[in-house]
Amino acid sequence: QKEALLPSPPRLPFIGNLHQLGSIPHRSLYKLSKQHGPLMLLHLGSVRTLVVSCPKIVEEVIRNNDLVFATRPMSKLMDVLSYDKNDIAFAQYGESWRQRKKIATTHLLSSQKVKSLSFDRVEEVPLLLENVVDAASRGNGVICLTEILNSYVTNVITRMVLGSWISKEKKTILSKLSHDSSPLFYEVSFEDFSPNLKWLDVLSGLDRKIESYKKNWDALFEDIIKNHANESKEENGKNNTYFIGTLLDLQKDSSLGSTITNEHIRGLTMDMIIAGIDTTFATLDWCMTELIRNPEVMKKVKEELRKVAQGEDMISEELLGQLSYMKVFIKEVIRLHPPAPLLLPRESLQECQIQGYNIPKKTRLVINAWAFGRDESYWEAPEQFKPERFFDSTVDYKGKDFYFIPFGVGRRICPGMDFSMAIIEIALANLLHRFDWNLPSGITIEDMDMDEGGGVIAFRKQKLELVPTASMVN
Ligand code: HEM
Repeated sequence: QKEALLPSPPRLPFIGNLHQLGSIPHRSLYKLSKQHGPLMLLHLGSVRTLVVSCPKIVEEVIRNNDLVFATRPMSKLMDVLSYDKNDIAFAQYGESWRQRKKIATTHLLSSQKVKSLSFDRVEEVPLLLENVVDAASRGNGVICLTEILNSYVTNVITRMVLGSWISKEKKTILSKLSHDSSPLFYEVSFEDFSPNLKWLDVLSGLDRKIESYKKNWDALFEDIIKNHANESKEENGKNNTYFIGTLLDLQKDSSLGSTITNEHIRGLTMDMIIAGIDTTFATLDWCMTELIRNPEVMKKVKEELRKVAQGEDMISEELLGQLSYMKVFIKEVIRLHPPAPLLLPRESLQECQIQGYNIPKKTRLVINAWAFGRDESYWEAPEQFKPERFFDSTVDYKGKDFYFIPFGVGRRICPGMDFSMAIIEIALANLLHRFDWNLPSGITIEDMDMDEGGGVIAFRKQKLELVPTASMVN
């Protein structure tokens, strides 16, 4: 049995290697992999966890054992996040999951659907720009761009998922619930190690936290589904373009070949919010941060915009296709700052082999995609911010190039790529076209802290405060 020989850092009794995750797990695991190799076995409490830090091994796993690792681990927390296994992102693999993923990819997140929601994105952009101007006039010229980007992304995504009738208060709750889910993900549940230890979860307050999280979602959805039928009627006959409307229509469609329950609708819409808002917002925030840190890159993005806009005040969605430098810039941002640096965990459904080691059933798999973006065997000078590296290169994040997988890979790959890129590109193009951006006086690029906060989504820890000035558009 070669399995016993899998490289594994020394562990402590009971907690195993948990203490080695640190406050920023992808960075800690990266360091550990330098000592113990690209395939390590960790014990997170009693959970056997394989950590992969090298693209070649992921390629082997996906080519030979994608199906074996197609499920997500279940736990008390996953139960809540998956809406009792009724969603896509956190639910276990099986026929029902496959049908839901198919519904999402064909009816909610397809490129055709993304296009059909253009109006709703474009309407939010002037609001974003107004918010910038408003905040600058209130704050002596300095704005917290992070907060403005957060509310833009929350507005667009809740609008596309639930409809534009959703009130500001509800949007705020949705955004908060979405943020709360990220740190919840790394909470340690003792009951998952052993049912006898449930009392520790009560003591630590975890049970209360989970209960209140679940209650808040339940109450919100109850309200949203109840009011959807009444309030959304007032709209211009296009309710069914919003995800919840599409899903309610599909529920009545007998030709669909699968049943959509109310729980599925809740699970799916909750996913779009949890999986969509924070990832998209974190990416936009990193984009603006890297532009400030790299004035040469900022100059090139703006030059391209000026050429493409030809004196127009706003960049329309039709023009986005011509922004080839901006597109490679975004790729470079997510190479260095993948918003979900460890993707989402998978678990083996049966015994299999990786690199000649026997891997038992129910082993968790964690892929450190953050480490891949820094791998010198694949990227020249990986620490340098250089969008040009993607020129004349076919490397893309669609899951074919194993060393660049910010959206994951294989059966569990993210279905929301086009959806999020459309939101990011239109905002970025207009923010840069309309304003020049500088750090507040007295702050320099060296003062910018590039560390991530903890949690499953890697936000930049420090909020981005900037001074916008109107750009000479013509
Ligand atoms: C920059 C934006 C985004 C990034 C970087 C991102 C990244 C990811 C990653 C890494 C995974 C896990 C993949 C794996 O396990 O291999 C994932 C899954 C998922 N994402 Fe995204 N995502 C983004 C935006 C979105 C958006 C906007 C939506 C929907 C509105 C979405 C919906 C989902 C869903 C439903 C899953 C679960 C897929 C499954 O388990 O089969 N994502 N995403």
